[in-house]
Amino acid sequence: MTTLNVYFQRMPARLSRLSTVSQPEPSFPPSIWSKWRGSLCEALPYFKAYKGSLHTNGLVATGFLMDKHADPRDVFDGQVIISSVPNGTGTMVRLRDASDSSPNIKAFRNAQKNRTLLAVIAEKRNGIRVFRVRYEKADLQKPSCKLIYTIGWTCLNHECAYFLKRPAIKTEDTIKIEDDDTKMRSDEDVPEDLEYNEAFLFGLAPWIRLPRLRMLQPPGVLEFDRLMTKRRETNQVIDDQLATRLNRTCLNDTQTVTLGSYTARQYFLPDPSGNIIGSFTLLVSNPQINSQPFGPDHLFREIEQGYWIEAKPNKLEGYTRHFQQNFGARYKFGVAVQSKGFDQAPEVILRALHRLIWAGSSAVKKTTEWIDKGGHGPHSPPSGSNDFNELLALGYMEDDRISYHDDGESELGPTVAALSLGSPSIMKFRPKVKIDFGKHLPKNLKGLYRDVLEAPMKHGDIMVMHGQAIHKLYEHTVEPMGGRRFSLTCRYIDPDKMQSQSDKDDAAVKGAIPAASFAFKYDGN
Ligand SMILES: O=C(O)CCC(=O)C(=O)O
Ligand SMILES: [Fe+2]
Repeated sequence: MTTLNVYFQRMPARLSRLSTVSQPEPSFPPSIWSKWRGSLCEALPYFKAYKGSLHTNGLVATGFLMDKHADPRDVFDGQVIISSVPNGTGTMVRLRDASDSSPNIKAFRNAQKNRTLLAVIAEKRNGIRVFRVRYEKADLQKPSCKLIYTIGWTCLNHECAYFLKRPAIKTEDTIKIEDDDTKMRSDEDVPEDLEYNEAFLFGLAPWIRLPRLRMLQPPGVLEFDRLMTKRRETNQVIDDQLATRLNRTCLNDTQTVTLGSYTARQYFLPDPSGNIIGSFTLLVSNPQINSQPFGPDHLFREIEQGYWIEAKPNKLEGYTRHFQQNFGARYKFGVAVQSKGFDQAPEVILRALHRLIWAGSSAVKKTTEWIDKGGHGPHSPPSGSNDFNELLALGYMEDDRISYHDDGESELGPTVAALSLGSPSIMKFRPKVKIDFGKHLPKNLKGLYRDVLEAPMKHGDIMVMHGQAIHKLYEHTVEPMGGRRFSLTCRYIDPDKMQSQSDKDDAAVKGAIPAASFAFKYDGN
């Protein structure tokens, strides 16, 4: 079942714009199980069912979980899987007949009708065992069904005590996933002693996104992924779409500047009286920047191979889903995360950090100049330290996103800078519902303020938000437009505003930028 082909070998086709990124062989063998159901759900586009055992997409079943409540009559082997349509197995008690028109049954029927594939996941919790039985047409004329009781067989004579029951011997063979996928497929050669730990992916599913971002694809089922996950557009199409959406804003105050090799677009955000309270800067990258030594292509590849971003179980359900790793001072955003000191950060993180330090200070400088020049109406310039002592690495898989939120935690400095790698995405800003901008900003038909800004963020682009006040009045979202995306975000977390001395001490140690890393200093060129 486990093989070492990794998912990212297919990346050049998917992320055609990143085809300069060549994909090396994986350096260690991943395993095919996941410890938590949450991680599994995070990882599998066709099984994002956190609570139910059936995941559907547009009323078509795409993923099915056999959990610890497998029924004694369920069948689970390399060729055949039989179980009840959820819910209805295990401790659940059926109160009424299943209805032909229930959504779950429809979803299975639709999958069958459309000939779409169904991923089956088996879960072990507290000793669930999967047994295998084989059904064979019985000769009902013969009173005895003894012959059918050989290993792995069962009786179909409904008068027999063993009718549809597990055979008497070897009935509770547990399933062990061997490295040899073929074993699972041969009807006659179902391995003895199959045993699995926690949750594992069975049968049709070709790959699993592991908590450590490693992908698997047993041989011969590559098509599965293509069939399973509806790919949207190629990146080329996405880029064209983005081009037409570029600069969609109703903000009056904007400027285009050159920052190093980047062209940067700056947007100045007003408060309800028209005072400029901060800026959003998008540093637009280009193929030259992206393909430079240690540039975004390199960083993407390094992170893609990295095994240091952990999948977190679904703590922020409904708000965001992603893989993450915090470096430097600890950033507490909704969930308590652990942070690794910059002294333990891999080179790729330190390189990104120095690129973001440059981008942040350059964008802030231009903002300050613009504000100082005056003539743009009243303004209240942001204040506070523009240093960074934290970097949050996020990995978004296909369809993952981060919904509207603000970065307004009280201990944050005024500047947030993020490097986008991989799939394009769109970042949007909108006024918070409770803020009254009067007639300063346009509303939609429902009477709600519209997004004031839609900024396409492509591979290599860097965005800089400057000014704490913008997080009081506005919120932002980042929507994916295709494949996998990493975002590396730097912030300053002010130790003076931290609650405890131990937090302060921790931040001082972990947030210190190692002197040796200044070898990776970036100057925009
Ligand atoms: O994914 C991104 O680029 C930004 C994520 C974000 O808004 C955040 O981490 O607060
Ligand atoms: Fe944010």
